[in-house]
Amino acid sequence: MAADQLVVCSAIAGLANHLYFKNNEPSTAHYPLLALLVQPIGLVALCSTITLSNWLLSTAIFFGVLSSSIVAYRLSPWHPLASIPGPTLAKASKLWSVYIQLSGRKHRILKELHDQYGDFVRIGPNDVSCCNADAIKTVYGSGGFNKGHYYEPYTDPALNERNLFNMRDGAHANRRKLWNRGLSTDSLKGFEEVMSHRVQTMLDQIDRIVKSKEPVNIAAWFGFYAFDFMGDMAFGGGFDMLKEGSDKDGVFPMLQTAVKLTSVFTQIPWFTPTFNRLPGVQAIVQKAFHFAMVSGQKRIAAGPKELKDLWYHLMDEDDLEKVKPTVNEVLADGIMAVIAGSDTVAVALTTFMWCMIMHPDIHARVRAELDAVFPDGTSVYDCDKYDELKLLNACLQESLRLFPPVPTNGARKIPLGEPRLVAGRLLPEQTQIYMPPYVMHRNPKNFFPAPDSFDPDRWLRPESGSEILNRTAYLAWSYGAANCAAKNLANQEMLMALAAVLKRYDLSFANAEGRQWAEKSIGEYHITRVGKLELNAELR
Ligand code: HEM
Repeated sequence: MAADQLVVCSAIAGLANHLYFKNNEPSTAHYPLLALLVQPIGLVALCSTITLSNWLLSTAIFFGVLSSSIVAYRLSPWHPLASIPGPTLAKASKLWSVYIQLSGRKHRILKELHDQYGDFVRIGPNDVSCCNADAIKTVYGSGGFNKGHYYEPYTDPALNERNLFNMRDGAHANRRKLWNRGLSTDSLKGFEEVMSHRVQTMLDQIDRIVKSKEPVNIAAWFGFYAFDFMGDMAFGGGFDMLKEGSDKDGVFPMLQTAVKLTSVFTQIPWFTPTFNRLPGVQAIVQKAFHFAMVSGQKRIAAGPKELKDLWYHLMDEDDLEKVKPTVNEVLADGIMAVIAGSDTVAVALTTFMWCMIMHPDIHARVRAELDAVFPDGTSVYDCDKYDELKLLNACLQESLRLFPPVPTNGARKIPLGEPRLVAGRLLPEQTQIYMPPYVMHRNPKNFFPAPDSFDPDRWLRPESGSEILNRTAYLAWSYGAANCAAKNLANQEMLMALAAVLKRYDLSFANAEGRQWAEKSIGEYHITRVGKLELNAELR
């Protein structure tokens, strides 16, 4: 009798917990986990005698009913997203998205799902992916949706501060104003010299390798370049990977582990604060961000310099703001700048180079254009001339179309109590919606013909007949108020490095794997990461 009572009570408690958590999504896991773990033993104490077998019985029934009820509801016709097709496992549990995020293939998996199911795919119990370009303005435009809980784990764990990337509403607008000031056309002019200095160091190092007849791992050199330059921007200098020719402190693997872990937590954001409290985690986090703390302290000690770096503007060193940002806020933004601005640029440069070598005809045309715009005796570091490089610009745009460094973006969230019509579909409140650039860019409704092929001329020739070039669907830099804050800077940084490298060297794959590189070496953890790409380089 007591056992029957225990089974019934545990089952009712399981159902009650489902009802509670359905209406009260937790923001951390520690208290809810504790509450879940103590309930079975509490039930045993209430309904029966405390024995190991009773505790096991209560635990099994409680968690069995709780999880079956959650899964049954998510798969039922009463779920508000029931009409949106998608894989059953994705609808049933977030574990599916944790798995695809960990696989590094999320962008490719989403593409396959959209090919199978169409414009809208349910990719989580409350998550939808949409690849209909008509939705872009609704989702990202003015009056669009705020960033979803996807972005919560990006709160800096060492400083416990939000950065621009995961701020919302007024706080985002205020911080973005400082970023925009720091990345205005005037500010960019000031960065040209530092940028060209870094590119020249990269060329000197590649020259050295060319002399030794060794292959050049171009992915690594672009990584060092992007990282050193971001250090110049965010902290007024201090990183010297190009000069050292290595990542001797192992900063890249540390940052990449942090980025990969965070990308997994985007799928279970409520677990992040709990994870950060686990013994030893804080120490690892502090170690990972040590380089930024030290750089920030050095920058504070050095004070404002002649070059108005990003720190200068974010710290409001020219006293334009009524309320000055705190040092910790600026440190959090500085760390984010290094993460957001190094792998993205390095990956974009490497994929560009791969596209060039795969298309020798286009490569030859780009070099002819460079020789015309920069004849011998002129400097490729003259940024005023970059607009004249029509084909190089189109090639960059096209390689970013095929391989956007942020291939799926984060999710936006439909506001509480306000279901919204998105490209003709009514989506319920609190749905997280993704608009993955990788899928948008390869959708024949947006780019046609041959959306999967590298065809830079599609950006240059006049549109005709059945050709489609939907510029609104181009999301490499995202869209709206939270689009890439550094688009112009990144473009200039990439054009300078590309012009210099393409003008100086004859390049070819160093081994047979080169041709399969894009297929095999690109992984996505919110930001893309790439494996080594070895090239033979010879001075022209
Ligand atoms: C090829 C290079 C780059 C690409 C393709 C790129 C792309 C993007 C994209 C797609 C987003 C939106 C992501 C989302 O909403 O989830 C973004 C945001 C952002 N990017 Fe970039 N990015 C690049 C380089 C950089 C660089 C060099 C910086 C330098 C600091 C930077 C700083 C930022 C910041 C601060 C945001 C957040 C903006 C906001 O929320 O207001 N990015 N970027």
